[in-house]
Amino acid sequence: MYVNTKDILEKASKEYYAVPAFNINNMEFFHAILEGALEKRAPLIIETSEGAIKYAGNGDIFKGARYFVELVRLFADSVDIPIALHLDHGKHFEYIIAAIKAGYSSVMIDASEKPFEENLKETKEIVKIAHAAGVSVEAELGQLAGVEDNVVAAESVLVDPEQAKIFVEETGVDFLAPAIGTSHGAFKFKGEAKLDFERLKKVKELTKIPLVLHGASSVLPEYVKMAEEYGADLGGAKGVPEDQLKKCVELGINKVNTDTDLRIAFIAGLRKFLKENPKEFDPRHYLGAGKKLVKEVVMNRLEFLGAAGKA
Ligand SMILES: O=C(COP(=O)(O)O)N(O)CCCOP(=O)(O)O
Ligand SMILES: [Zn+2]
Repeated sequence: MYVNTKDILEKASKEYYAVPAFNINNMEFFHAILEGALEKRAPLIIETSEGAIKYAGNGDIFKGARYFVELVRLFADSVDIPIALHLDHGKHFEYIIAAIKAGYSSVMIDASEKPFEENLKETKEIVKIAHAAGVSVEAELGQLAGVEDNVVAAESVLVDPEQAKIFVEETGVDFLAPAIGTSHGAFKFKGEAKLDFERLKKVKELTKIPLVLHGASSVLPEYVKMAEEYGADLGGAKGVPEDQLKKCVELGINKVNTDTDLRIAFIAGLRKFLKENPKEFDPRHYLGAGKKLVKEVVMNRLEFLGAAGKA
């Protein structure tokens, strides 16, 4: 059933587990993720960035938002696991409003690159509009570094827990993404991975709301190796070690944004299939090979974060 993201996250926050939020840009990733969540009997958060909406709508924002709502609801309304659709990194007013109007369960207003007062003001405005439409809201404090299509930031700025308390109280935001040292994409750390657990612990204590970890992919070595075996160049790829991810969940992270791990799994499956099946040109077959590995990663992550069986 199609639900509000807040319902999924409040349960996770109470019981100290986390629900992965899987990014999609097309139908194949959605099907792979849905199959994995159904097999694991887990709640499901599907999210799309502004880049994904532009891609799906072929440049038309509202068509792109409607495409994802129709695709997700078509299946969500006929299965018995809770499924939410979330706008990831809403940086532009027109995408946020289009997502609310199209029927998204929740939206992220990402004004984290702006000064605190401006971020607070913009978030407060979006919360007012979104809540009036029954849509929950995520915001970000501090900044992640790293590069993904449209989500680029020069370097990370860690969250100030005292500011987080004021921010949550003043804006009424439903869930918060504190920057604690992760970054988007496959190349998260030059040296050792280090996340600021103390800071995370304080944010949870002071805000008491569900928290979100962006840039949370682990960049799983077995899939990186497979992709490289069949021609990918992913030298230096490094993600969030799974023991550190586990610690983040213990300290109160409840939504774990996962995009890069799915992308690497897909390209590994696709590259392997194309190499081994030179005569094949049916997209349902070669895209199906990518889908299969995405589903594998989805099921493992749902199990690992404690969301399996929580539907
Ligand atoms: O936090 C994450 C993903 O983190 P990951 O890279 O560690 O999977 N996200 O919000 C996904 C951002 C995707 O943006 P775009 O579609 O513009 O490339
Ligand atoms: Zn993110």
